[in-house]
Order: sequence, then C-alpha cells, then structure tokens
Amino acid sequence: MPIKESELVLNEDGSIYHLHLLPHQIADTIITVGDPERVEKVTKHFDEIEVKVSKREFHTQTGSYKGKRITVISTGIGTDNIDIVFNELDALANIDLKTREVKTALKKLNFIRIGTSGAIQKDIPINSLIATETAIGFDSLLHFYKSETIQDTKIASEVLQQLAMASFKARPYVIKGSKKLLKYFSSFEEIKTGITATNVGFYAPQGRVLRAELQDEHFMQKLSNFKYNKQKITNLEMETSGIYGMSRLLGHRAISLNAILANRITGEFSKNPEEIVNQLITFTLDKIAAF
Ligand SMILES: O=P(O)(O)O[C@H]1O[C@H](CO)[C@@H](O)[C@H]1O
Ligand SMILES: O=c1cc[nH]c(=O)[nH]1
Repeated sequence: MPIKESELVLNEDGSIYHLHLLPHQIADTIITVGDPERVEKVTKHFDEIEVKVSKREFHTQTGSYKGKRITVISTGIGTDNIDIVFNELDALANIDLKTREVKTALKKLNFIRIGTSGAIQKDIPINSLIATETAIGFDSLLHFYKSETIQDTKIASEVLQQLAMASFKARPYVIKGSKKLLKYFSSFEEIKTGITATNVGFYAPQGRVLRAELQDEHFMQKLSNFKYNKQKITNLEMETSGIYGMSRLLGHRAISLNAILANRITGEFSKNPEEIVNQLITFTLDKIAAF
C-alpha cells in the first residue's frame, strides 16, 4: 500500500517535507549537530562539497573527507526535531518516494552526533569528551512508538525509583547506542564513555534556575547520585535519547559524542567552547575516515 500524501509529505520538487532533500543527496554516514552554524565548521575540513540545502533549522551539506562520503545535518535543539530529522532521513534511504512504498532491501545508516553537553559528576572536567554508551530519556518521544522491545526497562525502573519522579512527568526510557560504533570510538584515549541523560530543556529540566522556581529542587542531586551496577550518569544534553531510540527503531546505528562545556557540580563553563568543539570535530572526522 502506498503511503498517503498526508503521511509521507513531499515538496513540489519531490524532496522530503522539512529537510528539503532528495534521496541521492545523503550519504550512508551522517553527522548530526545541533547548531546550524556547526555544519560548516565540520565541512570546512572536507575535500569537496557536493550538496548544500537549508530549510528552517535543518542545514545539510554532503561531501567527502579523505575520500569518505559524509552528510552533515543540523537538527536544531531537542528530541522533537530528532523525530523529524530521523524519520525523513530514513524515508530518503528506505522508502521509494515515487511509488511511496517501503523498499525491500533496507539501508543501515551510521549516525554520529557531534554535540555539546554538561557534566554532572565532579571528576568529569570541562573541555573533555564523552561517548554515550546508554541514554536515559526524560522526554517522551519513544513512548509514542512501539518501542518496548528496544528499551532497557530494568535501568528505567531504577531511574524512576531512585529519582522519585512526580507521576505527572513522562516515564524515563533507556536506550543503548550502537555497540559497534561505541567500541570503535571509545577505543581512542581522547574519549571516555558514559551514561547520558537527555531532557526537554536547558533550564529547569537541567536543574538551572534563573528566575522561575524548580518543581523538584533535588532533581539534579538525585540525578548525579543515581547508580546502576556502579555506573553513574555522566552528562546532560537534549538529543541523544531520541537519536538512539529512532536509530534502533529504524534499524540504523548511532553514537553520540559529547564535548563537555559545563560542569554543573563545580559551576564552571568552558572559557573557549569553540576549541573543544573543533577538537571533537577533527577527532570524529579522522576516526570516520579510518573506520
Ligand atoms: O550543541 P548541541 O549539539 O546543540 O547540543 C546541546 O546544546 C544545546 C543546548 O545548548 C542542546 O541541543 C544540547 O543537546
Ligand atoms: O549544560 C549543558 C551544556 C550544553 N548543552 C546542554 O544541554 N547542557
């Protein structure tokens, strides 16, 4: 059955609705970044760029780095955008946009997030790098998909219990990244592995107070005290759970690489965020080229 026009939405030129891309414009290896301006900071290292398309916060460039074809796309902030970006990239790879039928041979894409994050353990320094082994989602994106079989419900129940979360908040879900990509990227000494918590905002959802009061003033303390099999939650950001969830649902591989800009326990913020983000960019590109 062809997918209806209201579900698989295409623009007049046949491109996919929000990303405005055509199937041949994406590579099998895709770097996601939050900030649209970070796309060029990655592709300035490329040997050549063949595609440049921008719509809303979704800026895409495809080209090659040391002979490897790579797409770089900005997602903007949050797992709501991840829902759009991952469904549309998967559609470009795995749905025939002319017949509107799912292809019989499905492609497995490799997703690598180059993002920024805040550490919630004292011993994780600012300007260090963390590869996410396990993501804890405080957003509710995955609950809207049939996803029970891909979730780690044991860790999720522990989170619910140890954090004593109010029942009106979304139930946390837990998803692992790609074992293969984690093994590869964490084999380099520049990067450590960790458990990343993803939440729906930068302020109260990450325990920050400017003027508005927190519903649960102990949330951050409970998050940094959380323990599962001696492992602690290392860092907080806003996309990884969605990226891991959508990748698993759609049969792709994903790894989230985080440049630590803030340490929420010591109260420090990087004096030169650009420098550590650039280090993560060159680290990632070189490792992708050698993969
Ligand atoms: O630097 P990016 O990749 O956007 O990632 C982090 O920074 C943003 C918040 O400042 C959120 O998107 C968070 O996940
Ligand atoms: O503390 C931080 C730093 C970067 N990005 C986040 O989401 N949180």
